[in-house]
Amino acid sequence: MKIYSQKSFLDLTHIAIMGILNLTPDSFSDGNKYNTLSKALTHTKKMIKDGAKIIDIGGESSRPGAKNITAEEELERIMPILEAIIKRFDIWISVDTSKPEVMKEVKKVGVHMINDVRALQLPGALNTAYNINLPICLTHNPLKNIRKNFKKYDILREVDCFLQKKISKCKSIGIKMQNILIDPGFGFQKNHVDNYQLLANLTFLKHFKLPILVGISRKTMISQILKKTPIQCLSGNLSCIVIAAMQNVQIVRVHDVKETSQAIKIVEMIKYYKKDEYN
Ligand SMILES: Nc1nc2[nH]c(SCC(=O)O)nc2c(=O)[nH]1
Repeated sequence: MKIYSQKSFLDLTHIAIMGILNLTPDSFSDGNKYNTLSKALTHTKKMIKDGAKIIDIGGESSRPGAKNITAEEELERIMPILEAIIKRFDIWISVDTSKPEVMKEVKKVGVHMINDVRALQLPGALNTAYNINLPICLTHNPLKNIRKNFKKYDILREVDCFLQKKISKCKSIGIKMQNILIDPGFGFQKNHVDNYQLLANLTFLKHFKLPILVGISRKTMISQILKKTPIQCLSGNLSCIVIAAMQNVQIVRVHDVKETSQAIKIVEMIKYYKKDEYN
């Protein structure tokens, strides 16, 4: 499985690690740590050395209750660092944004993919995604409350239907299927039961025959179970990443690239020796 962008391609035959470069001032675990050019470049260089195949750059916090920022503010935060990274490193760059204006500007400077945790639900985002013609990751994250009748609620069906609708919308305006990645959206509008039902059954997404990206690193679904702060949850992060990797997702979005890269090496060995007839 390969994805193409900006005259290059990303080979997804083996699990690709997406290293997080968080340029927001208020993130749970790494807010304000990399918001100067030298710190951002140093961290990016380390993530690449440690095995990241994609760097995901985000300027807007998606924390519940986080302050909304304008497209101008978001661009101010990410553009200087984004341009410096593109100039210095030969690595795929993803931008974590939902705003059409930001998508247009980052395409111009050579970004490879858009990581939209609102799955093109903001006004103008769908058409912009078509016009910029970049790979786009659609994440399950309904903007309105989804839990209607608790009894009948089934998170797998909810995620499947949501992604099906978003993919159909993309198809209907001419977005190429080879530009679409999907993501179950751990932590977005979900409780513990939802998150762990999703993690336990990720293979339900395989019928889309699209690259699957998962972002679990340092999320509440782990820190609340372990009763530790997000930054203390490395073992929990790696456990969830291995569980996802064993279910053949294509991309894992993480903070701890070096440790994840080591864990993925073990998973790849197991996959190599796994005998299908014993499944
Ligand atoms: N594709 C994708 N992008 C993301 N961006 C964030 S921001 C919140 C955090 O890292 O805790 N989460 C995700 C995720 O789960 N999937």
